[in-house]
Amino acid sequence: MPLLGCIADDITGATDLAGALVRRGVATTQVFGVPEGPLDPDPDAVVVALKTRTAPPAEARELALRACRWLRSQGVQHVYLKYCSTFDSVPEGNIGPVTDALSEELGAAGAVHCPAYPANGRTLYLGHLFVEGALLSESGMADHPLTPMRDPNLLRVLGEQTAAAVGLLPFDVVDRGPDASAERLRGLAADGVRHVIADAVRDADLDTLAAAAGDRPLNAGGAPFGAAWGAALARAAGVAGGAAPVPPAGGSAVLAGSASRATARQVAAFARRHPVLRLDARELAADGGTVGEALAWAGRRLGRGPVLIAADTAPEAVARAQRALGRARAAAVVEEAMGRLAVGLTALGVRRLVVAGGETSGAVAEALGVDRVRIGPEICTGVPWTFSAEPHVALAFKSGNFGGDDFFLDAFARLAEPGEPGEREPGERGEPAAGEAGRAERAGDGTVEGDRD
Ligand SMILES: Nc1ncnc2c1ncn2[C@@H]1O[C@H](COP(=O)(O)OP(=O)(O)OP(=O)(O)O)[C@@H](O)[C@H]1O
Ligand SMILES: O=C(O)[C@@H](O)C(=O)CO
Repeated sequence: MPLLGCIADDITGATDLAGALVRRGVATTQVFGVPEGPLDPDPDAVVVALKTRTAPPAEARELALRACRWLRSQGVQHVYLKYCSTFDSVPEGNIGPVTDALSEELGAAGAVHCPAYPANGRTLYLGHLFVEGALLSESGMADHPLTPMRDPNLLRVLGEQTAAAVGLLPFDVVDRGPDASAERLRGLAADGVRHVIADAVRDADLDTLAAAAGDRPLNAGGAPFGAAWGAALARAAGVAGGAAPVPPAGGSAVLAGSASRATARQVAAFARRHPVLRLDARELAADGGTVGEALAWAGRRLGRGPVLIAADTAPEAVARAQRALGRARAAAVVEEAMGRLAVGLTALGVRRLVVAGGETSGAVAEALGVDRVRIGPEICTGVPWTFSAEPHVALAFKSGNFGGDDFFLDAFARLAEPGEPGEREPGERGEPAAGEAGRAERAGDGTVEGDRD
């Protein structure tokens, strides 16, 4: 039976955690939504990918409880709630309400929370979350279209989402190791603290937390804490991970609905070598033909290499779309279009599809009807390729903020056989090849315009 059952609030977060577990030697299956039947074959960890990050709290709670009940029906005794390393929440939740509901369901006295992700620049010190050394509130997350994060103090953010007491496990205690941390956790519990925000600035701190809090039924946070917990449980049970799956052959494409700064840089880098098409949310809402035109555009180019279709996520474009359509409808229009594009692209022979953005990934997986994946090779920290058997397609679900500028090129190179298109020359970093740069039009500031002929 699985040693650890995980519930992730979005798909990129789920694959991030599943990849981290596999990297640490824990055989992991990821399922999309709550399955009807049992797991087959029995992995050491299972990650249920939900799409609840921005759902109304009652719905997020209900889905998380269903996932938890299914995990327990598979014999799971340790449950990890995976949310974003930037603690993405809507003002009324969902991290607090979901943790409270799971805690009650599992008979747990709350949870230890740690979203820190040192390898991706997210660190937590005295309860304050930093992204690449800047406070969360001064990172790109302050302008997120759905979950703007404007307060870096997680005790305060979580405190507003729950009636339960929230306390801190500070870095000086974590630094003293598992015994000192476990003792402080006992002290906080005796004082009535239910949710503990735990500081962590290095990978080793997550192992300390896993050792200190690993006997609890519920913990919560980012991928590294969950992976450290899974690894500790696997070590204690004396088990080791399984073999890697084989990728399918076919066309390559990227769908980007993420409005993050990292994705914008990645789109610009990709456009120096391959065609890029940008879609406007207002146009998608107004014109039923836009998706079909985009697929025709892709169909004409796919034989020559990968293509990319992105939502226009320049801050002015997002603001215009939100003014015209409202925040929720603007996002839904783009997500629906991305789902239809994914279905259309696979009909055109695409078998290697990179999706940028957690909400966007959820929409794509749902439209494709993907219900479970095996975890394949890692493209960068936090983003593995995943393989679906039905439909047979390789999918990389990239969290908005993850990956270097050449992420999309690296992704296809990671799967290419020697000599296959998409294979990167050693040392190649996405600079324009002679005569190629004209395929995508670029504005002077590095943003990309689509060539919609
Ligand atoms: N022009 C636009 N106007 C309004 N909303 C948009 C626009 N373009 C994209 N969106 C929406 O913004 C949201 C971006 O969220 P998504 O989770 O996909 O990316 P992200 O937040 O960058 O990534 P992650 O959640 O993995 O960190 C999506 O719901 C998408 O539909
Ligand atoms: O933790 C992260 O940053 C990611 O796994 C994520 O949740 C992306 O949506």
